[in-house]
Amino acid sequence: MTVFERTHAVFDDEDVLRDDYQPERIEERDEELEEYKAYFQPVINGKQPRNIFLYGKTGVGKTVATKYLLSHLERDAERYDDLDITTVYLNCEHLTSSYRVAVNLVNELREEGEQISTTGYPRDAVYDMLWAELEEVGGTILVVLDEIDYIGDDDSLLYQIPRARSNENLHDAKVGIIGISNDFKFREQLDPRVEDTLCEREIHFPPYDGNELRNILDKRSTLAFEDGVLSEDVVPLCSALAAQDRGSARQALDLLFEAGDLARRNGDGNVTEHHVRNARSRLEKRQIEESMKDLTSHDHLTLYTITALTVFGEEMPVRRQTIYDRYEDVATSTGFVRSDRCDPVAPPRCGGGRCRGSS
Ligand SMILES: Nc1ncnc2c1ncn2[C@@H]1O[C@H](COP(=O)(O)OP(=O)(O)OP(=O)(O)O)[C@@H](O)[C@H]1O
Repeated sequence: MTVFERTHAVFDDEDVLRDDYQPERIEERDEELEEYKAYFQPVINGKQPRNIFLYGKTGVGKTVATKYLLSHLERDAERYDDLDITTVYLNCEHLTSSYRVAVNLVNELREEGEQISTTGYPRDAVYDMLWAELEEVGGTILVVLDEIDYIGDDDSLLYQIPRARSNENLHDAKVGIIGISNDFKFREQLDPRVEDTLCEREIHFPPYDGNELRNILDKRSTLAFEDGVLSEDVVPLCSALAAQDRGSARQALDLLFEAGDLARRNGDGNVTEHHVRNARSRLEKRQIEESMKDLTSHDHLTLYTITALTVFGEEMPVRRQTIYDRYEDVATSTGFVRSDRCDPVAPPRCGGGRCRGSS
């Protein structure tokens, strides 16, 4: 019995709407790309690369613009015999220390069979391995550290890499860091010496407005969907909704995909405004479910308490004491705390008014 069968209903190539798709053109970012390109000029001239720091909210094109320019840089550098450019891309999500970033960089630069373990080495030994790998690669090496803010306070690597030549850890290799972040506070938290070098050159990517998103979606939807299946109002609506919310191209593309997917599942020949609105509810629901998964047990109880108060018609805004009393009842009846009243100054069971974790 055949369970799955290939179909081209609705989509011609849905991968075009995925996050990892690299478009041929970057829309609506001419100014930022011009500035970014100028920062790479020393590289093409065979000079030491500058460090660059890109910041802006999520989904505004920082990664796609970086990959686009670096691929052009690598290609154009082939015309010059004296240039040898290597790019290393590392997403630092969950790499919360310089040590972990350094280990991952070593592994990015090493062959598959020569990878090192993520624990067990002294930090200096890992840094020495990193310098050795960078020297081995040689030439100009551009290291992209996406979501660089995950490194937090432990930013010694960001101090060490830019100074590796002056500290004589590197001799031939010329390394430049491209740091990317959507955490606006990260820059302020950096050690001032790190900030000085890492943020030598900065580019801000602002959120997109509705017209800009519309242009981005227009280009993608032409490739992604079968001819004529999108109703006229679908792209404008997806763009307007995403612009109103965060101005994120990712959000707009996700909404467009979800609308198309709904039409496909329903066996509908066209994607309409109705699909977009349903898709939006589904995505919101999914987002709420995802964020609820990160809550502790006591956060869940608190959320349950507030939901129950809302459902049973408590007048808003509810007083904190009312929430706490009801929360305590719920926590007691579900066995999270003992029935004697929580003492807000003594934290043995639930830490007073901010009960977190198990009692
Ligand atoms: N100007 C643009 N032209 C074409 N596609 C774009 C543009 N900006 C963003 N996109 C698309 O939007 C999606 C998100 O972009 P990207 O990953 O570059 O965002 P980001 O700013 O790096 O987000 P984050 O900070 O969450 O990593 C990708 O699918 C990307 O191709």
